[in-house]
Amino acid sequence: MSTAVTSRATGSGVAPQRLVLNKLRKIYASRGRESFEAVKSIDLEIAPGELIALLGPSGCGKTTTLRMIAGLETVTSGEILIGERSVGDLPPGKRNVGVGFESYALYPPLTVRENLAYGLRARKVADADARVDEIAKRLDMTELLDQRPAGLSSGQKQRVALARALIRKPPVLLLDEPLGHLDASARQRVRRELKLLQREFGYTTIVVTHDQLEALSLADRMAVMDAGVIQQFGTPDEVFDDPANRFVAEFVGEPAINMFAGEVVRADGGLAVRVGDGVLETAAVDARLGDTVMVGLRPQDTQVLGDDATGGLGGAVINFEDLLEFGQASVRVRGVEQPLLVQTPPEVDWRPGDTVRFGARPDRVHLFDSRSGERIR
Ligand SMILES: Nc1ncnc2c1ncn2[C@@H]1O[C@H](COP(=O)(O)OP(=O)(O)OP(=O)(O)O)[C@@H](O)[C@H]1O
Repeated sequence: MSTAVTSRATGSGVAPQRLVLNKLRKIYASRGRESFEAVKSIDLEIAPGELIALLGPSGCGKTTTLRMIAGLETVTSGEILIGERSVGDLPPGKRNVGVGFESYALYPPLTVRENLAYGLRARKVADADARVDEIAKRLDMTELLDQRPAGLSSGQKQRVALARALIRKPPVLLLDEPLGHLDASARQRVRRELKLLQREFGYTTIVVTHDQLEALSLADRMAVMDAGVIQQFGTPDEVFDDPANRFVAEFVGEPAINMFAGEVVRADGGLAVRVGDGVLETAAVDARLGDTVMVGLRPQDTQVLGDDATGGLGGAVINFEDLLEFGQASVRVRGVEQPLLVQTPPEVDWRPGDTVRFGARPDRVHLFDSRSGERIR
């Protein structure tokens, strides 16, 4: 897979640094309980100034990975490099990493302004006050500066935590669900500002999130994680259009990809899958004739076919929603247990009970091994 990501030079801040994880592993050994491998030897290379999203279901090891990079959790084995320097043996304060974690408490006796300025003053930064004012303005929180943490809502606390991470202009920035507590409109605004600040200052950034939209809108590349393993690392388009395995195909994408069984058969130009009495051509070449495979077809990739078409899948419409820019239909297809979701162009107006046909471009018909879930290319 080609992932050309160029490093970004910035005029106004830190020198961007690459961040490399080499076979990073974490086993939690709890007394009286079996040990648990939360992170299973992951490799990741993040370009200087790049923003990546670490995306995955709850418990997959995202937070553990961030905490190891920050030095808040011990590493069982493996290596963490910032620039050329291995930082695994350095205490958190010496790693030059900014963290915005929910659990990272603010100092209760200090005002928000004092909380933000604290680290800067300790490092004798001359323009600490000006920096506080600037970041507060950018994150739309000037009115919070004179308050104390106890009086803040969870969304406000989150903004302060984000500001505190950003204000130091660290070469590496780690953010764990940084926008989780914000309401919808604040979330959009802060997300936009976060991205602008990140571009401006060139922090090499990892944002942990379980929100796909957040990952898609923020990230240069996404690392999709499950069960302690990075399942795929690529641009949002690569991950969406070319999923490495069934987990990634099903985890990424809204609405979810259609997944159903089909039999590999020969088609005019190559291979196809037979599903009931329908046939979908595929660009995959490594499937064995006669095998049953799982077929992944995104609703967005379906193409409506005319009544006289021979290929494709046929079925009966169960439900149709007109969403203005496109329509969305649930279609009962012969040979498939669950209804399939089909996205239709705006001019299509289907009714429940209509008999319809649809297909897809062969390169959009993804095949997966029915046992391992690995992609068949
Ligand atoms: N201190 C610990 N001792 C034992 N197991 C732990 C410890 N911390 C985390 N785990 C386990 O390690 C796994 C990974 O946890 P982690 O918090 O890294 O996941 P996550 O992907 O960040 O999930 P979430 O989105 O819910 O925060 C989970 O199964 C969790 O129960």
